[in-house]
Amino acid sequence: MRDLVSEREYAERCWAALRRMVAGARENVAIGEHTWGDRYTAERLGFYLKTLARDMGEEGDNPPFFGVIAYGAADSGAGEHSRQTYYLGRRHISDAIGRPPMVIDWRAPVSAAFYQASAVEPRGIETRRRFGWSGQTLTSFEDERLSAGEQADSKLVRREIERARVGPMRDIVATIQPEQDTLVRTDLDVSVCVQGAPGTGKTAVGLHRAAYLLYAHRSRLTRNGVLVLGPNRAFLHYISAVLPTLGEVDVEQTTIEQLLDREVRATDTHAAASVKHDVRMADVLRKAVYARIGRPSRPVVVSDESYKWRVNHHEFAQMVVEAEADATTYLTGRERVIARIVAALQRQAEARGQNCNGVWQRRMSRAVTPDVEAVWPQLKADEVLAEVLSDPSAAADGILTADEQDAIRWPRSRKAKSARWTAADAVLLDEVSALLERGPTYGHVIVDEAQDLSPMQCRAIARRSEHSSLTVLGDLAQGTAAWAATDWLTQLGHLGKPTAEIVALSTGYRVPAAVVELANRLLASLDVDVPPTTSFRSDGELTITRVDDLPAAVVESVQRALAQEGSVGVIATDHELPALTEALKTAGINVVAADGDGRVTVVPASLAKGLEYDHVIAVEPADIVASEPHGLNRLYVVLTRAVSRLDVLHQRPLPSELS
Ligand SMILES: Nc1ncnc2c1ncn2[C@@H]1O[C@H](COP(=O)(O)OP(=O)(O)OP(=O)(O)O)[C@@H](O)[C@H]1O
Repeated sequence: MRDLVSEREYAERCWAALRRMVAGARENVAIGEHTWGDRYTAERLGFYLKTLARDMGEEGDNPPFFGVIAYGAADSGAGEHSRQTYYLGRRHISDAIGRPPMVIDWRAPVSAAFYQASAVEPRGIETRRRFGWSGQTLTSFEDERLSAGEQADSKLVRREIERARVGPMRDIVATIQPEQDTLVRTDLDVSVCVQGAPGTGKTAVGLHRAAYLLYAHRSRLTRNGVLVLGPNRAFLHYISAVLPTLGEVDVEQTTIEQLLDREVRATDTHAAASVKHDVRMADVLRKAVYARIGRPSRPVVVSDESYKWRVNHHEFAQMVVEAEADATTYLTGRERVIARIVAALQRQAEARGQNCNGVWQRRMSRAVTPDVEAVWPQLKADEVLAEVLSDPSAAADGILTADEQDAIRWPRSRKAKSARWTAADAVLLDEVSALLERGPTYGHVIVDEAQDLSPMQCRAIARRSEHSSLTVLGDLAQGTAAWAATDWLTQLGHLGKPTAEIVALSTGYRVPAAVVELANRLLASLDVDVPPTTSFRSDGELTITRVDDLPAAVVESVQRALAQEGSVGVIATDHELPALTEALKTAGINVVAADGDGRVTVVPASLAKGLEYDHVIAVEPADIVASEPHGLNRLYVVLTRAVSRLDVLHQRPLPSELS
């Protein structure tokens, strides 16, 4: 293996090769469009080259490699890799076509050994080397002679995990842990559900899995797309840089609300929202849609020049009954009735020697449509829902109780055009739209904070991954929505993947041991069956202070935090936050909101999920608990946002569950 000086020289060579690759890709974009014969090929090639050049340009200044594995002799288990040495990095680097790569992509099959090999199971690897970088300078390396049974607790891995956090989330390719790697590399056809305690790397695993799947199944996934769903915009902002640094810029990252794409102009009462998000609404809506199909009372008669073709009303009724029984969606059923009537007319016309070409068939379709419309009318999703909410009884009797119907009933009947839809209505509209007509699906969907999805939201996701797989990430203990899941089997059923494998992660890489110990005290009161977190980290500080003046104490705490490295997050109830923000500003401290970039962030407890700060100041736990039905879960989320230090400031007594 090389010494440090030679490793640095190698790094320089890799950088130079990478620069040549980027320049080459850009040049190819410039010439590619002109050198290919037909326009289609030029367009496809141009698109491919542009994507490549753009992806490579996104690389930034990351080190070209983070590790190297050196294989031993073939009989040591190295097999075809015998005596080979592979450098691993964020992307494949080669200096000339046809030559072995200088750096192998971390997602390549051979790279799995870097993450998975151990002294107990060296997989043919003689030496695993990890590199330490400071910016672009290679500063050190660490070797483990795995085949000789040597494996140490890596200082470089520890340093990376314990580093102070500033700015958005970063990739973890250099330090992915074996249990995380197994999840990242799970095959595309397999759906998995990761129950992970706070900071166990669920989000990191999900994002790296997206990058891995795009590498391993590029053409299939480029066609259908990969979707990452997160809980809110602040969270999406926080994770937004990870996939681009891994060279993946085309993954759609959004929230379920944005995905449903409806303008929300009203708010539901708690009671109404609970009913609207209940899975029984799927039955109510199905009934409302299919109740629109009537029974024919007249035959279909079509004049065609000197002839009249007819389908008698019994045949017509039979066609409707059969189409209704087999219909995958309401509108395909309607199309099928039209097609069957036209086929029956065609048989009659052909018996008379008529030529029934495409033009004739289209003319007949148009002619029979009014008869079909009278029995099986065209529907629009918003019209169906407006009718249900104006008067739920017709569709909901026998499914919802009278009180539940009252909870969702509009105070007065309205037409769709004048409706002011709520967030829950957006989910119902999506359900109705899907009953009418199938929408597009994705090649793979990754759902973060999945414990908070309502059954109806789960169904919206299930529809978009009907023919593909899901990665479901969440923590039942962090469930704060009114409908938060309390077991994964039921939630996976709603998501359409009841047999997905459930894997637990319990080693936390964010929260230090002292803070984990505090947060774990709440677990017993959260009424969910999850294993407690153990922290990978031995460092960290926790202070719990009773104060008289909360804003003043917060200012003082932030000032102390600013004397150290890393980001600072002040987390309080939505209600308390404005006064605290004002106090911080008056003290001359620059603060930003949860989706901004700055050193001190003020975060409403309701938006803290998924985020992390080096130093967290959690304000008045008793208020956080009291401010919502799942207040204890919310407090659990708030306490577990701290990477290095947590200050708990309180004026009122601490919640008893915490002491
Ligand atoms: N293998 C790893 N190497 C380095 N850092 C890691 C590793 N795994 C996780 N981390 C870091 O730990 C922190 C927590 O990870 P992440 O946010 O993915 O956890 P999570 O399980 O989604 O947490 P939560 O449920 O609290 O949102 C992040 O800063 C992440 O980069």
